[in-house]
Amino acid sequence: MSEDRKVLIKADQLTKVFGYGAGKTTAVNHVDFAFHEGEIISIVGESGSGKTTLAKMIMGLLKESSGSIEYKGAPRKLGSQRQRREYWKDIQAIFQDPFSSFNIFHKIDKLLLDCIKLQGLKLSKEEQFRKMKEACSFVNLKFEELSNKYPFELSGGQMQRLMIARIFMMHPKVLIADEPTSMVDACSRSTILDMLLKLRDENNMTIIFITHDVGLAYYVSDTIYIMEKGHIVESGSAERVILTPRHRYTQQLISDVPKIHEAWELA
Ligand SMILES: Nc1ncnc2c1ncn2[C@@H]1O[C@H](COP(=O)(O)OP(=O)(O)OP(=O)(O)O)[C@@H](O)[C@H]1O
Repeated sequence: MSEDRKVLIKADQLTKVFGYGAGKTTAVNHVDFAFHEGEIISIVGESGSGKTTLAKMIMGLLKESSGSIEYKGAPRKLGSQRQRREYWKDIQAIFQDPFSSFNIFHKIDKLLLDCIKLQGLKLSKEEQFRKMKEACSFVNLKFEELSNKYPFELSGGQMQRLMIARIFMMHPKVLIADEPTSMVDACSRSTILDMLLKLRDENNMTIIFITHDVGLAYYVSDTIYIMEKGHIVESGSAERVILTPRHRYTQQLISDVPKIHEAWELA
């Protein structure tokens, strides 16, 4: 798919080293990638393989030790406050624990209103209300039932959906979703994945999905990158990587989910 789409974000030999001397960890080791507009990419690997570190470098929350990132065809610059603000308008993230992403002392309507403010939109009360309602219905939540509640009054699944509603309102160009389904049951998990697919289809969003679950990656992505000990050991279309894995580590990850082929044939 990716050949006819524009490359949006590209890494060249991206590396992150933590610590010094004997305590040194190379969390991300000379990684190359090219993510396209409207592409869903999964980065798959076991715990400690470097996925979150890579995601944080893409977000611009961690500085690379060496290597570089290009964004929209030019070297990414985050030196000034203005450059960071511009970049973070385009790139948003949702994390494993939705409760950690919200101010728990703010009611749900305030959390949604903040998205409108963040975009600098000057809307009438009616327009704000319509926008918040639309975002909630995108994720099958009823704004009227939630608006007056606090985050702790919602379930984990409702909170995950609310995070996606906020993304829907802010429509960034890139969304990084770090294990966004880890706190929910299987049914809510597929709903959330379907919402991510819908976000891509309706907004041409590039979605970078971080997971240790090859089954989820196969379900949701166009392209898969397999990460082992800081290295990308294999990448390609989801079909190619999962159905004909070439690298020993990919083969091992897939054999740890013995039913993957049967399950997807049934589906
Ligand atoms: N701030 C840090 N300081 C030192 N080492 C770190 C730091 N952050 C991560 N690491 C190390 O870098 C390696 C990669 O960690 P990272 O969190 O990126 O892996 P991961 O694949 O996201 O794991 P998980 O799936 O468990 O979240 C690990 O060995 C980790 O201990």
